[in-house]
Amino acid sequence: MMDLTPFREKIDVIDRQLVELINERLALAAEIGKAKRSVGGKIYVAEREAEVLRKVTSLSKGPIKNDALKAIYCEIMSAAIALEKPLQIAYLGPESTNSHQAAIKKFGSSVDYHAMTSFADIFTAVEKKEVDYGIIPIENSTDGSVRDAIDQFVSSELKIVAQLYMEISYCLITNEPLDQIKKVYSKDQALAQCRLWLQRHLPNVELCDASSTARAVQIASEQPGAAAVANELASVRYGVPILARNIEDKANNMTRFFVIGREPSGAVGGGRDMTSLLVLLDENAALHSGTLLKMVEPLSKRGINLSKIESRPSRRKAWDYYFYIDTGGHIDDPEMREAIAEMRQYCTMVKWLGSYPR
Ligand SMILES: O=C(O)C(=O)C[C@]1(C(=O)O)C=C[C@@H](O)C=C1
Repeated sequence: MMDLTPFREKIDVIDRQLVELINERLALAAEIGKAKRSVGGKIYVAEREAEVLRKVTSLSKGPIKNDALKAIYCEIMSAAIALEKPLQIAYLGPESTNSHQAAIKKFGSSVDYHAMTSFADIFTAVEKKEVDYGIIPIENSTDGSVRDAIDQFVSSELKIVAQLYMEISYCLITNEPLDQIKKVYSKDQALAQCRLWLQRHLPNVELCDASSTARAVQIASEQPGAAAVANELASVRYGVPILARNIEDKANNMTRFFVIGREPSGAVGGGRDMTSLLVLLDENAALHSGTLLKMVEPLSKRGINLSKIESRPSRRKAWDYYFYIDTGGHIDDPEMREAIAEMRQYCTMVKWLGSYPR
């Protein structure tokens, strides 16, 4: 083999420079932190982080992949945040759930994480300032919306401040051989995303709801004949072996998560923002033809892109709905403000849930 020493010597020189530069960068962030603390400014600034990630990926000519570069920068910014203030993040626990993984992907390993038992508890913890931010799954590319999570916005004034997409891959985790499995536990969403695999390989087992994928692995570790559908992190965390990997029905099984907080995010600009709304029509309005069109026309006639619309029972009375809407743009854009003002003429309520980097 050729002599690797000259290459390694050069790498050592570069590493010394990298470490110096990272610490120099962190020292600047610490100064920013001091300035923010003196005026009570936001420590986590989603729009600035989006801008930093966009800049560094556009500067890079490879060979590093953009996702890898972004992951490195998330960790650097996580360390910067930790110098500014120890940030507290709530997620749907227990440890090792997909939400936990998503939280770590977004905020890195230098902040503090708190496992909560329900979406309502996450919202309450942020509202009561027990934590700074919460992270909640909002929709999955195979299974659709996480309705319990969307419903929380009806009675909350918290804002969506950021979003992230994470690929979700599931494993069958159990101490048993396949033919000894009687029950498979998981969160309903995870079972739904693996329905075909389960039907094919375990047609006669009982599918049982668990409060989270990680809780399902705990059950599988204790109960004879039980298996869990969960991620690899949970198998390692609870020491239960993986019997099969990648059992989700569709490859590229992505979940979209929201970061929720008390203060809204500023605009990134350049068409790189999104805005989410919750719209309640007049009672009975949904029964009149043209009402739905009127609701979205103020957006479409201003060229505001509508990427998602979902109806949910309003719980005011039977067959009455509210609509969850995702649009392009930021609340500070004049067209968005005008569109919302116009929508309010036709709708009982148009609630702004937040504007955040795309
Ligand atoms: O620019 C800021 O406001 C910072 O605090 C610095 C910094 C960074 O490291 O680049 C860190 C945390 C924020 O979420 C955004 C950016």
